[in-house]
Amino acid sequence: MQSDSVRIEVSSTQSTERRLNPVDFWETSRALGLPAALWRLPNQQEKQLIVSFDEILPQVSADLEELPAGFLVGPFDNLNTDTATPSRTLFLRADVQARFSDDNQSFSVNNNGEIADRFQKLLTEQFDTNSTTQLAPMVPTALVDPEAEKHYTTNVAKAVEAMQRGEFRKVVLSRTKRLLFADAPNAVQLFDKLCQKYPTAFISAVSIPEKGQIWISATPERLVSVDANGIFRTNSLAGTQSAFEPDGTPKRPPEAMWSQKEIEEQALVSRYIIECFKKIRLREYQEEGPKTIIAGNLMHLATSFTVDTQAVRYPQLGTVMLRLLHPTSAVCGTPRDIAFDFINQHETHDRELYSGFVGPVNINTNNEGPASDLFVHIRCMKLEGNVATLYAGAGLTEHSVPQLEWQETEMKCQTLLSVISQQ
Ligand SMILES: C=C(O[C@@H]1C=C(C(=O)O)C=C[C@H]1O)C(=O)O
Repeated sequence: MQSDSVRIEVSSTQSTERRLNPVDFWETSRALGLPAALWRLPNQQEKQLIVSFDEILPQVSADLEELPAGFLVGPFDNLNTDTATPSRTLFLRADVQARFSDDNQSFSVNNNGEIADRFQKLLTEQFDTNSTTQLAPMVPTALVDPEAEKHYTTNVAKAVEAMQRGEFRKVVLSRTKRLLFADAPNAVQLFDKLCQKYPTAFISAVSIPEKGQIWISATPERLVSVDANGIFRTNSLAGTQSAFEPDGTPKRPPEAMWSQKEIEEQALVSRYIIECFKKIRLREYQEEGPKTIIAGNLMHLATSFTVDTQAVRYPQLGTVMLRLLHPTSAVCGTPRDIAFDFINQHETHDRELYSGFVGPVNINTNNEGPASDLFVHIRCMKLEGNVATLYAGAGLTEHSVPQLEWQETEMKCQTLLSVISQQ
């Protein structure tokens, strides 16, 4: 596919100063009803974007070795236990690819034909007409559900009782928060603000026209990465506290205090990962942590796991681990299937893409070779026209206090809310 790729050249009749930016590509794809993904990897400055020419996205099995360059979006409810049933992971093929950094930009169309021509024509028009749009600040109103807190804390109490009876050890219960905007908010503007505010997070905006949805996230949690040198990485993340003292001063991560409940909760996620390695008899992994990490307004406990897939001669490790890991104990629970059933029975909202996974696959950055970076889709929201739905969950054990877990979900919502309401 790469061999057919054509560089996009846009010559403007209006402006010689302006350069193509993510908004031009985003708006062009939206005008044509084409799916698009915009993302920025943790600790990087470069923003990347792809547009798929599939108006209806294919559902693929998340096979990192087989897929061409693109972007994967997997729902939470995506248990791939039966190989006869197609997996429900959506795939955006990189028909148009663009990268933007301060000193460098590159764009290509990796496909030809009528859609490619229409895309280029509309992109040029967009470039000419929409040069300096200043966007008004977005101030939404909360669509308050007066029953939400009671419903959530009641379910937490039920989960605690079930865990005290020994039915399972951990479950992650989530809730939603809805906001109403006067106009559909600008996704790229929000994405840019999140990039600025959370340099260590994976930031993404994914437009799925067939669902009428845009999903935006700033997630701290890596699910599966395989870099150009074949280094596999995953992460166990759990335990949550504010990154600030009550007087507003930032806490220092090495001095963070964690309760027994939080240490145990995170250890369960690490154990879950190690059990997955055991299932495939892989012993040569490096484990580092747990350490306290900062994720925007919050702190978590994190352990990182790395494997050199070349040294262990396991090139398909990323795909195999993705299937085994998702959904991890950080978003579902332990034992997984019992926690999954508890979630389905007690949560009244459909999680859809929340607590699924998102990220680029087989993207060749700087000619280093293809790399894949999938993240757990948390700290996210769904935009449907003027309405935003935020999602947040908390990991529960038998020691959980319902009111504190509710407060934890409120803090998690703040990661996006603080940016949305920024003037
Ligand atoms: C489930 C979420 O976050 C996960 C749950 C955590 C916890 O229970 O402490 C911490 C980090 C994430 O692994 C979420 O943000 O919605």
